[in-house]
Amino acid sequence: MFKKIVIFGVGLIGGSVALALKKLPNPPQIVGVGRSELSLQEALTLGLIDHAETDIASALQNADLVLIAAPVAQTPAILKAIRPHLSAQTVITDAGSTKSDVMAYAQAELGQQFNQFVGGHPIAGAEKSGPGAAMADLYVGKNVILTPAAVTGPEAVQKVATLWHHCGALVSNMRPEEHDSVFAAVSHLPHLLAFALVEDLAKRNNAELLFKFAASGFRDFTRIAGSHPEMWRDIALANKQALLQELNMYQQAVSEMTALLENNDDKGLFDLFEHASEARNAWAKSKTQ
Ligand SMILES: NC(=O)c1ccc[n+]([C@@H]2O[C@H](COP(=O)([O-])OP(=O)(O)OC[C@H]3O[C@@H](n4cnc5c(N)ncnc54)[C@H](O)[C@@H]3O)[C@@H](O)[C@H]2O)c1
Ligand SMILES: O=C(O)C(=O)C[C@]1(C(=O)O)C=C[C@@H](O)C=C1
Repeated sequence: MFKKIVIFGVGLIGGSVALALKKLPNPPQIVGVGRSELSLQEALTLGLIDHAETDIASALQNADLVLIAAPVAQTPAILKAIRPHLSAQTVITDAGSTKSDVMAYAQAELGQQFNQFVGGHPIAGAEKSGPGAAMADLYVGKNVILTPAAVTGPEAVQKVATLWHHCGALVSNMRPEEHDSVFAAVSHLPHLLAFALVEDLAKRNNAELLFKFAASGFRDFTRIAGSHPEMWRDIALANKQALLQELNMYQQAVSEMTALLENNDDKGLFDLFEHASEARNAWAKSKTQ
């Protein structure tokens, strides 16, 4: 189905798609387009892409599919650059962590060819970034959410679903607003909390002592605070409304816990910890089945 795929942004996410496709019996030609020449050269050296291209017209010639895997605020500029060279046969998709903004950018920038765009989001990743972080098996058994619009061509959706099936992923559809509200709660909020905690401790006078003795609990809670700042700035701003709601609810939860502690409410604390612990363990178990 794919002879040529163009990836804008060959970092962790785009590079991992490239590596997975390279394992196919008949892998497509993979062309990389980047913002940083250094990073694109690294992608070439690591064998993630077959060719690094700076000329968008050449990159897009005979392309079956374009994957945008750059920080989400880069999406409109990339779409604007693609549009004049886009044939009717080329499908465009993305891997951005937010979908309402990306779908709105695509509608605004692609005009008539918006029906060739399929929003996408692989629910897999890491706190590492760049081509060196790419992994061939990153998407195996992981969810990928597509957010087709009413006008999106069914064959475009099918092509993008096939791309992710080739990577070993499980594909489902969602509305962009529903997607953004779900991921504000289970992905974007946890990242902001981890950044906030690490920043709070790092700024203290005794930060060195605190970090010296911080152990696995701290490691597990804060792993994601090592994530890419540009990526998370863009996500936070793109999903601001849903994220502000989640932050409000979390502040309420922290206030409730504070009150239990201030009141030495041993039963209240136990019940809360027990309920949360059961929910967490049931979730973890469901993920291993
Ligand atoms: N990291 C994760 O866990 C994760 C998971 C799912 C989705 N995503 C989404 O995937 C996208 C990429 O994230 P990543 O983790 O691969 O980041 P990354 O930093 O590893 O890679 C992004 C790449 O995009 C390039 N880039 C930046 N601007 C560009 C532009 N205008 N044109 C072409 N290339 C450009 C960068 O040079 C870099 O090589 C983001 O939108 C992110 O929200 C990330
Ligand atoms: O594992 C990680 O480090 C991640 O942050 C991955 C994670 C997540 O929150 O689960 C982060 C952002 C994505 O859009 C999808 C997945």
